[in-house]
Parts: sequence; structure tokens; C-alpha cells
Amino acid sequence: MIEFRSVTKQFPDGTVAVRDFSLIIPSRKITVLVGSSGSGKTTILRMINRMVDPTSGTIEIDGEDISTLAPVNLRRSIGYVMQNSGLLPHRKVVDNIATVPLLRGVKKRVARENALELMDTVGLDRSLADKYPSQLSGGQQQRVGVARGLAVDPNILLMDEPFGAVDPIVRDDLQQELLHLQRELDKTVVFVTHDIDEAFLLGEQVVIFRTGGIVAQKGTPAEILSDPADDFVASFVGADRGKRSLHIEQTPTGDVLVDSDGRTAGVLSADSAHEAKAATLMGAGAPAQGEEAP
Ligand SMILES: Nc1ncnc2c1ncn2[C@@H]1O[C@H](COP(=O)(O)OP(=O)(O)OP(=O)(O)O)[C@@H](O)[C@H]1O
Repeated sequence: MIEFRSVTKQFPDGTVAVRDFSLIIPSRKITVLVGSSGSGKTTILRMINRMVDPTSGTIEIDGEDISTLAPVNLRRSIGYVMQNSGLLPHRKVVDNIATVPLLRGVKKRVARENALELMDTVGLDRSLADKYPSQLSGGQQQRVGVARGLAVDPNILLMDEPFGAVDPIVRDDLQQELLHLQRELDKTVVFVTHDIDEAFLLGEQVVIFRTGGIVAQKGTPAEILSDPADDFVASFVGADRGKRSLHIEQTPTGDVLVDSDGRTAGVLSADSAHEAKAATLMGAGAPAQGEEAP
């Protein structure tokens, strides 16, 4: 478990990126931080592995105050995946994946073998091992980035808009792969995006930010969709409603929200007031209850 307690980050130029932020990030689940550009998401992510230190407040991992831990060791024990993969262009795929294990003193042969196994894990053909990043597609490069993030077998994986720069179809694949990996590997994933659809698809806990690192709402996708805290959240959640075409389907175990691809976006509370609010949120143009999305 990762816990932020009243964390504030003010940069030397006076910018307050995060203000009095508190959050519990449960272990072995995906928590998604979502919000518009400049709302402090990346800063929060980077405070978890001490790439950035808070101005005030504390951050604990499994009860341990991370300000007491050596930043380099902490950084090397936590997986980090960034947008545009951040691969080293002059290193082969396999060496990119093995970078941190080699820095930690793992023998070259072992690190290479582990890297090849990780290529299997993230769905990359081993024949790509000796290619350079520029010889790979954007989606393949992101898979290499994920493999590299997993290379130290971290308990925690930080992902900063990892699928932001790939086309929608590849992105869909990568999202499904991440859900699959999460079920298989049981990591604590903290995922940053500005895409609310991605947040609701991936997140078991979703935290919606407004500017200044202020939490507008946090909860499960169903909780947020069925009961948005205020107009800001309602408009943020509803901004892309045409594309998402969320609708309610009745199942034997209760009502669920389903997106236009037939994926469950959340389970609605039995509370009819919540259902009414969710229906309002979906607005005109969304199919009526029980109907299929177009
Ligand atoms: N090193 C820095 N020095 C000064 N200001 C910074 C620094 N890093 C970030 N900021 C500012 O802090 C605020 C939050 O930035 P941050 O990158 O955390 O936001 P974000 O929500 O991740 O945005 P994006 O989605 O665009 O990546 C912004 O106003 C940004 O300009």
C-alpha cells in the first residue's frame, strides 16, 4: 500500500503542482490518476519513486516513510514506464529491457535470459531482441517500455501516459494486455492518463484531478459515474459521452454500465437515485436502458 499524507509540492519557481494531497493506493490493484494537463498527475507519480520530493507531507510504502530511503535504490526497485517509451536509441531491445538489472549487478547472461522471458510476457516476438528501438513500431516500443518497467520484478509499477502516443487500435491492445498482465502478475499499478475512458477501463480506483493537484473525486468507476461529486466531474466524465455511448444493461446480479464495445465500465449501485443520476449523466444520445449501443 502506498499512502500520501497531506503532500504538497511547490517547485522553486513558486508553482504549486500538488496541494495537500492525501490518498491511499491499495496494493495489487490499478489506481488511475486522471485529469487535464498540468493538474499535477506526473508530479504525484514521480514522488512515489523520489524523482521528485515533496515540499511537505509524507509518503509511505507499506508503512515506511520513503524520505528515509535512498532515492537511487528506491527508484531501481520500482518499475517506471513513460510515454514514448523512453528507450535508449543506441541500445538493442534486449539491452534496454535489461538496463536496470545490469545496474543492480545481475550477470549479463541472466539479465538477457530474463529480458527474453519478459518479451514473451508482454507479447513481443523474441526475434526483435537484437533490433534497435527505431526499427520497432510505436506499439512495440511501448511493450518494450513495459517489459523494462517489469525487469526488476517490482511490486509497484508507475505508468505515465504509457499509451498516449500510439494509435487507437494498438492502444486498445495495450490496455487489454495491461489488464491481463495485472491479473497475472498482481502488481500495484499507478497509471496516469488524461483520457477518462482509459481511466474507467483500467482503474479499480480512479482519482480525478483539477488543476493544482486537487482531488475532485475518487472512487471506483461505477461510484464516479453513478454519483459525480460536482459539475466539474460530471462534465469531465461526460465530455466524451458520444464516443463512449455508455448504457445500462440489466444482469441477474444487478445493473451494469456497458460501453459501446460491450465492455463493462462499472456496476451500478442498487440505489435508484444513483441510477437516475447516471442516466442523466449519460445524457441525450445515449441508448435507453437495455438497448444496444450503436
Ligand atoms: N520542474 C518543474 N518546475 C516548475 N514547475 C513544474 C515542474 N514540473 C512540473 N511543473 C508544473 O507543475 C504543474 C503540474 O505538472 P505535472 O506535470 O505534474 O502535471 P500533469 O497533470 O502530469 O500534466 P500533463 O498531463 O501535461 O503531463 C504544471 O503547472 C507544471 O508546469
